[in-house]
Amino acid sequence: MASSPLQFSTPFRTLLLSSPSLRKSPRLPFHPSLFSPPLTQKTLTFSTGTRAVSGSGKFCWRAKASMAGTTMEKGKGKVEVFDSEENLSVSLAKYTADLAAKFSKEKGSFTVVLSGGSLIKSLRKLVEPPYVDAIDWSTWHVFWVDERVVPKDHDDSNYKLAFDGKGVKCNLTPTTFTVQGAVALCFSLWQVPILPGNVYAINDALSAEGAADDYETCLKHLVKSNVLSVSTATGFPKFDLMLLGMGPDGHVASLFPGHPLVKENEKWVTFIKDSPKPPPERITFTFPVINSSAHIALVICGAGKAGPVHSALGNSQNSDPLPVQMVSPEGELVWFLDKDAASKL
Ligand SMILES: O=C1O[C@H](COP(=O)(O)O)[C@@H](O)[C@H](O)[C@H]1O
Repeated sequence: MASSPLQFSTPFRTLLLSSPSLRKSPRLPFHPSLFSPPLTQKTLTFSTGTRAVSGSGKFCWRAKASMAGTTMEKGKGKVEVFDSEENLSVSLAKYTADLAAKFSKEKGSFTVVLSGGSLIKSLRKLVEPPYVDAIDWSTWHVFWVDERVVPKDHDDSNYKLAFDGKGVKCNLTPTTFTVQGAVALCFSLWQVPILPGNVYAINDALSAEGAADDYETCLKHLVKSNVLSVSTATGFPKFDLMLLGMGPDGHVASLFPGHPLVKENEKWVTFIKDSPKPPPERITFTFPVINSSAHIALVICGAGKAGPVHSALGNSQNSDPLPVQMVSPEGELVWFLDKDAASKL
C-alpha cells in the first residue's frame, strides 16, 4: 500500500483554484505544493487570514488526508481500491496523465477513449493543477466508446457530458466547507486546449446504423493516417487508453447483459436500437476493439455496483458472463474501485 498526497474536498479545491491570489501566495498554508508530499494525518485544519476570499472574513477549512488505494493483483488485472471517490479520482488523473506523457513521448500522440456516465465526474482532477498545466493536450485524440444517438447538445449525449461536465453533479460537502454558493469543478473538455480536430464525436445527423458506420470509417481513416495503431494480434484498432465505466447491471460501453451485440466479433463499431437503459438508440465499440486496447481503466464507484464487481473479481463462477467480465485487453487492465464498489470482494 502506498501513501497518498494530501486530499482536499472538491469545494475547497474549487475555491482554491478560483482565486489566483490564493494559488500563488507562498505564505498560505494550503499552497498547491501541499498536494504532493505524502501525509498520514487523518484530519488537518487550515485557517487563512482575513484577506483570503472576497472579503468574506475569516475562513476555516478541514481537509481530509487519507491513504491511497489498496492494490490487489487478480487474474483479471490490477485492482485498486480507494477509501473515497475523491482519492480514486486523484489516482485516476495521475494514471491518465502518466500514460498520456508516455505515449506522447513515444509516438507524438495519445489516443484516449471515454465512456459516459459517472466516469466523467471521476476525471475531474485532470483539469486541475498539476495535471491541467503539465499535460500536453495538443497530442490528445479523444474518442467515445459509446454514444447515444441524440443531438450533440442533448442532455443524454456523452459528448455533451464530457464537454460541459455538468451532467453529473460533483459532491458539495457543506460540513467541510463554509462558503455558500461555490460551484464544484467537474471534468470538462472545454477547459483544456485539445485540438477541435482531434475530438471524434458521433455524426448526430445520421441514423444509429449510419452513425456507427460513419464512426468506423473515421477510425479506418485514422489507422491509414497512422494516428491510430492496429493490434498485430487481432487486426482491430488499438487505443492507448480506454477509460470505461460500468452500469449497475454490469454493462460496459453500450454492451448490455444478454444482448446479442456482446458477441459481435467483426464490426469495429456497431449500433443498438433497443438499449435497456434509455435512450434506446446508441452506437458502441465492440468487444474486439475494446479488448485490443493497450490499457483499460475500469472506473467503478458506489454500492449499487458491488454485485457485478463481485461477479467479475470474486470467486463466484457464472456460465453467462456479464459484459464487464468480458473486458480482457491484450494490454493492461486496472480496476479503479471505491470501497463501496469493492464492498463484496
Ligand atoms: O449508459 C451508459 O452507462 C454506462 C455506465 O454509466 P454510470 O453512470 O453508471 O457510470 C457508461 O459507462 C456508458 O458510457 C453510458 O453510455
